[in-house]
Amino acid sequence: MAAFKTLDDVMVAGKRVLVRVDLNVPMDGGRVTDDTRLRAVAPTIQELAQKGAKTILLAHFGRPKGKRDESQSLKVVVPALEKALMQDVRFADDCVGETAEAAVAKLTPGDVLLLENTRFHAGEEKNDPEFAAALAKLGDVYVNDAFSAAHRAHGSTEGVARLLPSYAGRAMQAELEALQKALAEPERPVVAVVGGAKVSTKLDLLGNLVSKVDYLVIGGGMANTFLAAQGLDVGKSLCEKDLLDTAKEIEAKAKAAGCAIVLPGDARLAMEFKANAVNRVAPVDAIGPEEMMLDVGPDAIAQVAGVFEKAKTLVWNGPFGAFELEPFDEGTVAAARKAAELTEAGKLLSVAGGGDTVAALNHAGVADKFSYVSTAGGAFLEWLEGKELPGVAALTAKAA
Ligand SMILES: Nc1ncnc2c1ncn2[C@@H]1O[C@H](COP(=O)(O)OP(=O)(O)O)[C@@H](O)[C@H]1O
Ligand SMILES: O=C(OP(=O)(O)O)[C@H](O)COP(=O)(O)O
Repeated sequence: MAAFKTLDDVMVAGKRVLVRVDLNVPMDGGRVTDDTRLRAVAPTIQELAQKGAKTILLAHFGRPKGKRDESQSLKVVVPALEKALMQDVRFADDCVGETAEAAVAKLTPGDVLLLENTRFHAGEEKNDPEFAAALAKLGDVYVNDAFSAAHRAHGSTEGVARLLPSYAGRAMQAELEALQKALAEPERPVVAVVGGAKVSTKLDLLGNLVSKVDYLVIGGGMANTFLAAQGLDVGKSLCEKDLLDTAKEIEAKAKAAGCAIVLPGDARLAMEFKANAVNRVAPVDAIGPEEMMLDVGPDAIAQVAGVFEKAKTLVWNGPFGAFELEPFDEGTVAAARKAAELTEAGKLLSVAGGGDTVAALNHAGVADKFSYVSTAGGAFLEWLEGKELPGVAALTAKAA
């Protein structure tokens, strides 16, 4: 594994330590519905506080596209973070400039300060050197504990790491070690499940994934785009119409690589995106113009279970449906329980990851039955492809 420095290599007492964490947690009505990512970063923050650092947390939340958007403020996460850390967390409503600088100046050793959503500034996603310098000004040392955001070459994950002495946090260290241990030489057949809603940012990486796995099971919003690429009318389903050619290319690559793509043959349909919406099950070639596929259907669930039975290794990111809304959780819950059962029977090594995927496994009551659960979704898939993650590469470059 690439070498990087860790918290064992730095004296932090009295220093301003900028820590990149991933607080992009599932929320419902202003309430954190799954605190896995908060609990994951707690050991690093607690260690820094105990060692007398002034800890300054950097994080993104949602995708506000470089503009201030109060509906995507990190302030709502503070109570759940305080609970996970068992300590007070201060909040500054900007991550750079006078507001952030004044809040940092008030810190005393042991304090923890959370800065507002880094994505409120366009410089974050552009990895603008001026934005990275404005972040670097706030700290003496940088720690990256956000493996799940390490596939983004952003100001707070990559740019700032190049400007300050940089270290991996405990969660980052643990994720990389665990994934390496579980998946360095996966036993075949390997099945990858990719679902969820981040179709545009995850579709591209499927092209590389098909050469690494024997089955690619596609679910969730991702499946709709593939079905549309095959000429099916997907009604009002979540679908990236401008990515149909990309989906076709991935199917061709899969065929050439000998990877079987598994798409749902039936789906649970509704006209409203809400819990207990009136719904029906139908084949995927019989979707009405006003209907949305919100989950896979029973035939698809049985097919996925059959694929899991043939596999020795499972890697999974992205739910099969809108699992937050009953009864559209059925596909995800059934698949999760099947994978857990096979894992417990010693027949399958199962690794799953992603903010919502972990929430879905918790919802199904089986997160602790998987071989390994990562906080990361997209980053985990890119790691699996063998890609160098910019957030990790920046730490490694510093260590060299
Ligand atoms: N068919 C679907 N239509 C709309 N949304 C869906 C569908 N299937 C899954 N989703 C949504 O996908 C979201 C999770 O996707 P994503 O963010 O890609 O996963 P992760 O956070 O695990 O990486 C969930 O909020 C879920 O409601
Ligand atoms: O939730 C995240 O990723 P995931 O959905 O792949 O688990 C990370 O916080 C990255 O967010 P992004 O995909 O908006 O860059």
